[in-house]
Amino acid sequence: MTAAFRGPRPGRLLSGGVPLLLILLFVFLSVAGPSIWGEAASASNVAEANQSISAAHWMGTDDLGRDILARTLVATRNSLVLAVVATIVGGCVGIGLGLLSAMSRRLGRALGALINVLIAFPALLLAIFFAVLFGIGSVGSVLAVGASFAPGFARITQTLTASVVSKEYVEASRVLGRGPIYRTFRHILPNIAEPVVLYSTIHIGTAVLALSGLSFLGLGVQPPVYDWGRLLNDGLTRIYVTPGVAIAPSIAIVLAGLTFNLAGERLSDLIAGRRSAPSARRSQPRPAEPAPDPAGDGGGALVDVRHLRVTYASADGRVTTPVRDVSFTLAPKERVGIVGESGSGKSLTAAAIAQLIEEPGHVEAERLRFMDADLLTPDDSTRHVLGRNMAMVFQDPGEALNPAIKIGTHLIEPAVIHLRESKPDAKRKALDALRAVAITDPARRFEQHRHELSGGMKQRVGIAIGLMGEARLLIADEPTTALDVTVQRQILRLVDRLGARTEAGLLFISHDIAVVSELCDRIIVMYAGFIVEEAATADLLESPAHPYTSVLLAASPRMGLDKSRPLVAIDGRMPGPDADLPGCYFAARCPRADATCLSDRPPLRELADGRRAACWHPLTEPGDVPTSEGATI
Ligand SMILES: Nc1ncnc2c1ncn2[C@@H]1O[C@H](COP(=O)(O)OP(=O)(O)OP(=O)(O)O)[C@@H](O)[C@H]1O
Repeated sequence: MTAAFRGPRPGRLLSGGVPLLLILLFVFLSVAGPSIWGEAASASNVAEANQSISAAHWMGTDDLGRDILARTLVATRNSLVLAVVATIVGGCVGIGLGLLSAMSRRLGRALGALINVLIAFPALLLAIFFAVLFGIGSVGSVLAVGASFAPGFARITQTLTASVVSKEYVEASRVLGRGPIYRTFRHILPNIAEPVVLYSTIHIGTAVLALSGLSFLGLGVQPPVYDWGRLLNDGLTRIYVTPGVAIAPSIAIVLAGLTFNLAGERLSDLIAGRRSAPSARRSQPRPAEPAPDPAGDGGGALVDVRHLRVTYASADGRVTTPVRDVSFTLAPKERVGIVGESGSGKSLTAAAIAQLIEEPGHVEAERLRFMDADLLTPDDSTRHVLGRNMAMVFQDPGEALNPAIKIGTHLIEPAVIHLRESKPDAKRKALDALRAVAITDPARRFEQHRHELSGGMKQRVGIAIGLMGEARLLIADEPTTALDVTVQRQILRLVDRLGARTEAGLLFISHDIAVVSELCDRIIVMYAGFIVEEAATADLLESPAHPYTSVLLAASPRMGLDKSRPLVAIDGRMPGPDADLPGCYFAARCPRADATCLSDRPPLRELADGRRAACWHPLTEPGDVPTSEGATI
């Protein structure tokens, strides 16, 4: 078999190698051009004035006999330096505006409107307007082109920032007590840098064109200084006599514009190619012993939630209430699971405890406490308590890790910030934590970034981060949902094992009652923003009191279930967060419902065996459940 020789494909060469070579050439000309051709460019020789193209003067001479080619080469420095500075000016102003408009609710709308208006104007028109405003000359034209670029930079920054600020690692940083400036430089800028740099590269080419245009119109660089636009301006009147005076700077302008555009695109391709790498997900754990505190005063509870309500107001004034009434406590070291179908308010309940509900969300409660911190009147010390004592494992571990930050930095941050540990100590602890979550070669992983880890690995890292502080509570929100079954089991076992050796409580959220029952001492069942039942795990599994719990269990495949019976499908839909019903929200789907259920809301009340259920007709024994075939509870 013979190996065929494969040279570089023309398309690839044009998009990759050629722009790179041309950029190197432009850099060389900018640096060395004035030294090499400076004399020929400035030496007047009236005897050779206005010569056409010749062997001695490849592009002819101007009206003072100066060599046009030499002047074009020398003008490279002015043309490119001014273009780069104008791009930097536009970038700085635009990025600043974009960040402000994406991060500040107050300014956001006004700035957004201003950006929209400015972006509607052609950039060159804006540049001419600003050139008149800032004054004619190099400085004025650079500021003018920078100002005309700012709206574009602002728009791209605004869009990119909006997608980053909602990431879990940014939220986590906020909870850690980090201010907006830290979050901007630590989390936002590094993550929007790549597209912004690409955008800037392409804009250097556009800036060359815009600045040349201004100089050509007489608004830019003024004699004796010259750039390509100025040369074009000088030579245009003699273009038919000595065409080189216009051709040479025109070629330079077009070449520079094309070069930076192609270079930007090639850079973009390279980055896109690099991104097609591994990625993945998952979570975090720990816990230890139970001690429910049903409806008491919450004394000694790690988490104490009373009549929690989360609302969202939409722009048109409509208010939805995804969490309607939630009350529970979680004792130190206790493992509590929250289950319920999608949209029942599980995650928002946890988010309210973690102080992660952002405007337009609104949290109300009679009591909302974590340890000794009152979460209804949060201040810096509250944030410190949360940052030090609460760890969260998110649904998607990838989302919780900042792609621009090394795994090691994520790990040591809680220990350095909240426990005031030295970096070497924190690193030692981090390597131990990575070992504890069964990550091989922890020293290497410590130096890697999130895209270098698999999904299960990322979730293990998430768990390891939880081990780094002195967390008293771990909130795990659907930590295994996105993992394949094998990895799910590993992560759950890890949560269980680590829970056994730590002192923290666990709030484990899942739609899967089977998963929750494996880990938790107590289970809370949520429906349409309410807690409908709360009981010790064994009690709940053996004899659910609320018809919804019974249906949920019957709908969940798990060990010990009678395989001869079909899994139950729950007819109907859960009322949405905009529903406003007087009675039980499950009544429409409940075969036991009567007129009272439809008209009066059942309170969450204590039943004989210490459990709580919100039902007018709780089940006394685990009878039949409603099925689509018509069976009844
Ligand atoms: N930012 C928001 N703005 C408005 N409504 C929201 C917002 N976040 C969530 N909701 C509403 O709250 C409901 C409950 O959300 P939540 O995430 O707590 O549900 P969940 O029980 O955790 O469901 P899932 O298992 O699908 O995550 C959602 O169905 C949605 O209608």
